[in-house]
Amino acid sequence: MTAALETEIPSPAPTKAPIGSLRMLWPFVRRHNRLFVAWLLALACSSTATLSLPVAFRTMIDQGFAQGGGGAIDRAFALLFIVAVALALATAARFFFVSLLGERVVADLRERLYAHLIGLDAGFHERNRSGELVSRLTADAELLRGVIATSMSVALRSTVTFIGSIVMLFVTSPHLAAYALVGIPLAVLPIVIGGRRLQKLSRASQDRVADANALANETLGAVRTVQAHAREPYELGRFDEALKLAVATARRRIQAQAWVTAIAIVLVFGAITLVLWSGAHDVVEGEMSAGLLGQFVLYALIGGGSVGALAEVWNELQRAAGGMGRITELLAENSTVVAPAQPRTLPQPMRGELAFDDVTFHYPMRPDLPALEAFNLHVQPGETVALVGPSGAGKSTVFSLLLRFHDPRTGSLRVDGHDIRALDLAELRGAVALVPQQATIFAASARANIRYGRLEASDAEVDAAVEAAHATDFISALPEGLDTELGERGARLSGGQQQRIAIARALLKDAPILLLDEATSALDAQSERAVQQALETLMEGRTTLVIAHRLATVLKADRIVVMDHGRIVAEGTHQQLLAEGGLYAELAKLQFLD
Ligand SMILES: Nc1ncnc2c1ncn2[C@@H]1O[C@H](COP(=O)(O)OP(=O)(O)OP(=O)(O)O)[C@@H](O)[C@H]1O
Repeated sequence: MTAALETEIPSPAPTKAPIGSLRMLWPFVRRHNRLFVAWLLALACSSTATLSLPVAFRTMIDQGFAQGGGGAIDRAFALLFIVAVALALATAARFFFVSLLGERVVADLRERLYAHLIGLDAGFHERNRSGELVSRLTADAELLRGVIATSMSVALRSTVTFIGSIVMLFVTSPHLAAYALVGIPLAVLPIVIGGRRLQKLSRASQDRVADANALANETLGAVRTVQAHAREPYELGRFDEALKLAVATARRRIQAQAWVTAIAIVLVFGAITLVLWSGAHDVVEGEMSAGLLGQFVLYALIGGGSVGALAEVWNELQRAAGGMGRITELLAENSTVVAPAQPRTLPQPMRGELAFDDVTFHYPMRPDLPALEAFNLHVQPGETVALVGPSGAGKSTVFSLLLRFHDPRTGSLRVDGHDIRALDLAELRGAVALVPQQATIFAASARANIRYGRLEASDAEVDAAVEAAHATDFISALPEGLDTELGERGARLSGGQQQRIAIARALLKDAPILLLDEATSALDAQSERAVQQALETLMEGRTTLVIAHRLATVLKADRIVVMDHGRIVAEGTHQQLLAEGGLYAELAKLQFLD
């Protein structure tokens, strides 16, 4: 059965010791040790109150009813009420402390996971869909919040009351307690066996939900492409399939959980009924008082209830352990791109010299195909080099390596004479400004988007960048100028306007090295001129590598480097390369000169 289950549901990288992975939560819990201790104290109080209730109950029956005195009744009921109030207060305190603890721990865990994910290298993010990562941050973290705030609390409380009630059962009636003890372990066995199966099912079920989420995330993120192809029914179909699979997988988990619970309850209450039946005979034969039997029944109910609660939360804990297992896996991912412990520092001011020495690089997902091969390029400070070549030639890869999103397999890259692997990552990336083909616009104001280039820039500096990026006209025409919210991914701006925001951002960053990926999409003549002028301002005095798609750009470049299949196939000026013929002449005819 288990073997069939394993082949049916492929589960990525198994987590060992299911419940054990929850131990990884401990360092996060320990950080809030005052809350933790407060919770334990409240737990001790509420458990004591719970376990005192049956005694108060017996006093009420045996002394209150049987002896019949008015004063005795008052005292017995007062005692019962006091115990109930103590239970209420302790329960409220316990709930408060443990819920707050859950919130704090999960916030810490999320922060830690987010910080880790955002720093992982490009290779990792190419392997993992962002929707799935978001699901780790939200669904799995949510699961853990439930565990701490509810399941763990219930588990500990039930364990304490279970042990307490067993002890009190023996104190109340040793021979009846002996009967009960046969039944209760019988109930625990199926829970443990069922739990193991449940853990696997739960993990598979969460994976399927993550799949569906990732799908929705991707298509909603590219909703225009979906609509432009009229692929709504197709996408809906795919999403439906993913949901159906998720529900089918969840159904198996729920079914297993239902069985485990049912079996546990039957066994526990079966045992209790049996014991009661025997106890009723004892009372009739005068071997124990009615109050004592009442006390015994209450302890048995509390004990049985605790086992039932444990059965339920045990399953919850297994579910959460699956979530924690996946979070732990993510936290264990190491970036392959790391800075040395003692990085070199770049000279200030920087000259902006770049060198690629015999660089060969394969993308991790494409180990067979070199994206760059024996790539040699030296760029002088202040020089503008245009990279041209057919699609897939490796132009963007040159940028990725320079920003150290990946490390080359062989060869090295140097900035101002320093191997970039010896530099601090933030310092290296701080020295490079990237203007991508498709600008990333965040759902924030125009000002915040531009200031992304340098967070501490003053308003005056932002204004100057806007001016230099030839963006003043369109920004002042926005309803609230620089403070206008741009909408997700800049939905409210045209392509040319988005580019000028990106240029203003790069201007503000004021880095000595500029990587420019020219937009291929055609802009209207006016927009094009504004963008071109903005770029010229930006390129002034900086070492620039530009992936060129426009004649104007290649004409202005100091040097043109022609790439094909990851190699440099020709170098020179526009005129020289045209005269040479070959790939450049062909590209120029198609791309620049039509
Ligand atoms: N993340 C990636 N994982 C695997 N292979 C990749 C990845 N990015 C690019 N490649 C491959 O590496 C090669 C070089 O790609 P690159 O993006 O550098 O080309 P390009 O010259 O910039 O092309 P384009 O002009 O179309 O943007 C291509 O064969 C491409 O398929």
